Amino acid sequence: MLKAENLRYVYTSGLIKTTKKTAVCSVDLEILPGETVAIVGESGCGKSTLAKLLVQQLSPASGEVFFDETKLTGMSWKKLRKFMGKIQLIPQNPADVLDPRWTVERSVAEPLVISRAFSREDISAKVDALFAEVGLSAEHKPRYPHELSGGELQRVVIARALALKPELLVCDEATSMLDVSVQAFIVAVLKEIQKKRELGMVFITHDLETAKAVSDRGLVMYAGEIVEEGKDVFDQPLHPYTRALLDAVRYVSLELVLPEEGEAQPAGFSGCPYFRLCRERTDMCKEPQKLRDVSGRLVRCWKAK
Ligand SMILES: Nc1ncnc2c1ncn2[C@@H]1O[C@H](COP(=O)(O)OP(=O)(O)OP(=O)(O)O)[C@@H](O)[C@H]1O
Repeated sequence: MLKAENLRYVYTSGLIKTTKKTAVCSVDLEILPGETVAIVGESGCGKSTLAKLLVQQLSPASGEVFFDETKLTGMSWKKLRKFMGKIQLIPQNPADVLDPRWTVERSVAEPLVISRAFSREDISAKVDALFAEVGLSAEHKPRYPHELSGGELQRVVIARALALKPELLVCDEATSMLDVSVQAFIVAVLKEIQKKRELGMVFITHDLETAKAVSDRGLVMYAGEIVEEGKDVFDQPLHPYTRALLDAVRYVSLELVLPEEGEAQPAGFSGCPYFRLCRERTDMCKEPQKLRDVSGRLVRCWKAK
């Protein structure tokens, strides 16, 4: 359904003295219909940038994104709009999507109005059905965002995302601003909707337990690259970084081997990006590491077997 090939994205900041940050690098990814892929990795590893590349909010420096064989990268905005109903982003913060001056009913109706495909009566009936689908009642419709709880707001965002019958939801830390009990509820709502509508889902999260619970396949990112990808990633990690990430959750007292934000390899170093922190490194790790198939798992580490 959605396929990304060799994606790379570089942020440039500063006016006089510009700095460049490669946030995503060499990312290949395929999401099948109805499949949930969880993307995990520490803060700053490039998860949100990848999400924005998938939903075409950012254009890659190189690489391509396809939806059902149609290349989205480089497509004119006019043509792209037709596809963007099919791929919807659920962001961490509802404020990124909902206008504080609008009732939530208007926000949910907006994509249907913009599509110009429905009459006023149709839109009203569809909005009612969308509110019901995410477990909100008619009483919530005339309220403004500040009059709803965090969990209710995130359900409004989901209702809006479903308006144009998407085939893929990209959930970028969609529950991380909510308290734990509400998080579980929103994840359950998303999974139920996914099953009913047979949606593909990319689920980006810091929470490894949730990632394991919701996903068919896990994908671990480090320093902008995928370091490991496969079905049992969270049960039987093969990459030293995935093991460190899981250990950091299991043994809170363990001395962590996660890097400080912004910590970089020496200029010109093209080996494993995890080299400096890896407890298992050898001189071989100074060579560029390719994603290799290890018994059906893709791992960017020559030692994995
Ligand atoms: N607009 C920007 N300008 C410059 N650098 C940016 C910008 N947005 C993100 N970055 C940098 O790109 C890298 C990847 O950021 P990104 O937000 O994709 O990471 P993330 O894994 O989603 O982090 P988090 O889990 O904290 O949201 C980080 O080093 C970040 O500082």
